[in-house]
Amino acid sequence: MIVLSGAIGAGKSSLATILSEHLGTEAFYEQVDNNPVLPLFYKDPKKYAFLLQIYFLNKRFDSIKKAMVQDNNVLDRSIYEDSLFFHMNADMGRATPQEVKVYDELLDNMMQELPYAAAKKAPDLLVHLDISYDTMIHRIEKRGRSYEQPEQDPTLPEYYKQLLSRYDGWYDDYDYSPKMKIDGDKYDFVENPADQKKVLELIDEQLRSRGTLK
Ligand SMILES: Nc1ncnc2c1ncn2[C@@H]1O[C@H](COP(=O)(O)OP(=O)(O)OP(=O)(O)O)[C@@H](O)[C@H]1O
Ligand SMILES: Nc1nc(=O)c2ncn([C@H]3C[C@H](O)[C@@H](CO)O3)c2[nH]1
Repeated sequence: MIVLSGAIGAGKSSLATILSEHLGTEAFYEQVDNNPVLPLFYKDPKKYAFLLQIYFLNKRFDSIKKAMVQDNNVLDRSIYEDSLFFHMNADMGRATPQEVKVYDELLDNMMQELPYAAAKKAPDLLVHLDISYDTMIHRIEKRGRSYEQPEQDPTLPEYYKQLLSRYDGWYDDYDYSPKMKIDGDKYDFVENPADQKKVLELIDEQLRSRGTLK
C-alpha cells in the first residue's frame, strides 16, 4: 500500500487517481463530499471536532483494511495525519483533554488490531506532497468547497498556516515506513503532462528500490 500525505489541497486525491491508474491498482479516497460531519465542523469546530475525528478514524480504518490487500493500492491520506489534525484542534481548545485521551487510546487499540485485519501493519511507502501557504490557498479556492473558503471564516487562514507548520515537523519525525517528498509547488502533475511523468518516475524509482514494482 502506498499512502499519500499533505495539507488541505496538496493534491493527494488528484495524485491518488493518477498513480493508481499508472500502477493498475485501486485508489481509496477520504470521505469528503459525502461526509455529513465536515460542514458541521467548519461551522462549529468546538462542538464537532471530536465527532469528526471519530468519523474519519472509522472510515480511514476501513480503507486501510481494504487497501492493504494488494501491493501498491493507493490511500489518499494517512491515519497518522488524522491525529495531527486532532491534536492541533485540541491545542486550539476545540477538544477536551478527556476527548484526546479517548481518541489516542482508541487509535492505539485499533492500530494493534491491524496486523490481524490486514496483511501488513505499515504502508510500503509514504509520498508526501509539500506545498507552500500560497499554493494551499490557491488550490482551496480553485476546488471551491464552500466551508473551506477563507472568506467564510476569518480564522481559517491562521488554521491553515498552523496546519502547514505542523506538517513540517510531522514529516521529519515520520518513521513508520520509507518516505519521500514531492515538491507540490514545483510540479503541476494535474495539468502539465511533463510534470506528471516526472512525478510518476520519482515514485516508480522508490517502489523499484523497495521491491514492490518490477
Ligand atoms: N500539482 C497540482 N497542480 C495543479 N493543480 C493541482 C495540483 N494538485 C492539486 N491541484 C488542484 O488543487 C485542488 C485540490 O486538489 P486535491 O483535491 O487533489 O487535494 P487534496 O490534497 O486531496 O485535498 P484534501 O486534503 O482537502 O482532500 C484541485 O482543484 C486540483 O485539481
Ligand atoms: N478536523 C479534521 N480532522 C481530520 O482528521 C481531518 N482530515 C481531513 N480533514 C478535513 C480537511 C479538509 O477540509 C477536508 C478534506 O481533507 O477534511 C480533517 N479535519
